[in-house]
Amino acid sequence: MSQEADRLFAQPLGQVPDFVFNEDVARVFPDMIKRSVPGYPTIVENIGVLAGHFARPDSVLYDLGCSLGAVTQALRRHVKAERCQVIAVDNSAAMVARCREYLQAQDAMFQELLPVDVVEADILQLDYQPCSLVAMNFTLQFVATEQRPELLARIRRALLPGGALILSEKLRFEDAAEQALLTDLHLDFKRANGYSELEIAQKRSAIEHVMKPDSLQQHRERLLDAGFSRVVPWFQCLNFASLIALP
Ligand SMILES: C[S@@+](CC[C@H](N)C(=O)[O-])C[C@H]1O[C@@H](n2cnc3c(N)ncnc32)[C@H](O)[C@@H]1O
Ligand SMILES: O=C(O)C(=O)C[C@]1(C(=O)O)C=C[C@@H](O)C=C1
Repeated sequence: MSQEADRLFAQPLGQVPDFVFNEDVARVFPDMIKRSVPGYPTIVENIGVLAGHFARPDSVLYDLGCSLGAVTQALRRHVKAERCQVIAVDNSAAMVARCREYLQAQDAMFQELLPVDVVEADILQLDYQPCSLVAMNFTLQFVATEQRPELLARIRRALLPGGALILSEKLRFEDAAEQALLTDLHLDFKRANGYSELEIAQKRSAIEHVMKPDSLQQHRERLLDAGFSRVVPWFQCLNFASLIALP
């Protein structure tokens, strides 16, 4: 599959439209997310490793907001529990179509991978099956804030004992100086990855109405309110973090 460079915000756009996960984004997504999210490759690979710990035999593993299925591929590489099935869900038709192609390519390269079902659906409308692992890798931040508690409560109710939710998000910081420093350092990360000032500014306008990061404290409180018993941060690089939430 072609690995196209992200040039989506390289030319002046005038009025920058809100960010959507459409065909243009899907085409450049592997390049975009690697150059935008510090630690992304490490997070994805290690979600597979963590899943190997939490996955229970005869259960479902969910990849919610799967995009092109990077996490699903890691789950399939690392989980050895018997008779598990991955359900990868995204509501972007463009992402789902390409995700299926990527997973077929993985099937052609490796034997005995976990079976996977790629579903085009809204994760807010899903009928959750009993599951031992739910991965939400940079997805919750795109769900409307007021819908986050109910979604997490539904996931919590579906999780089997011994399972886990792995939640990765861009963080906001309640301390203004910490927020300013980590925002600056994230911009440096983007510059170091070849993004111009124009690309950085236009991408920022595009995502500001559609992506609403919370603080670690907000995540922790909301997860505990949703019925999770413990929240364990396992990764942070600048303003991007990943948490393990235990049922
Ligand atoms: C930043 S991307 C996720 C990246 C992906 N998990 C990975 O690790 O490569 C966010 C994804 O969530 C999807 N998404 C956002 N809201 C959704 C919803 N309500 N239901 C299903 N998918 C959703 C978007 O279409 C997009 O593909
Ligand atoms: O915070 C930013 O500037 C980002 O580009 C982050 C982010 C994300 O966290 O999902 C936003 C949209 C794209 O999907 C890729 C990266």
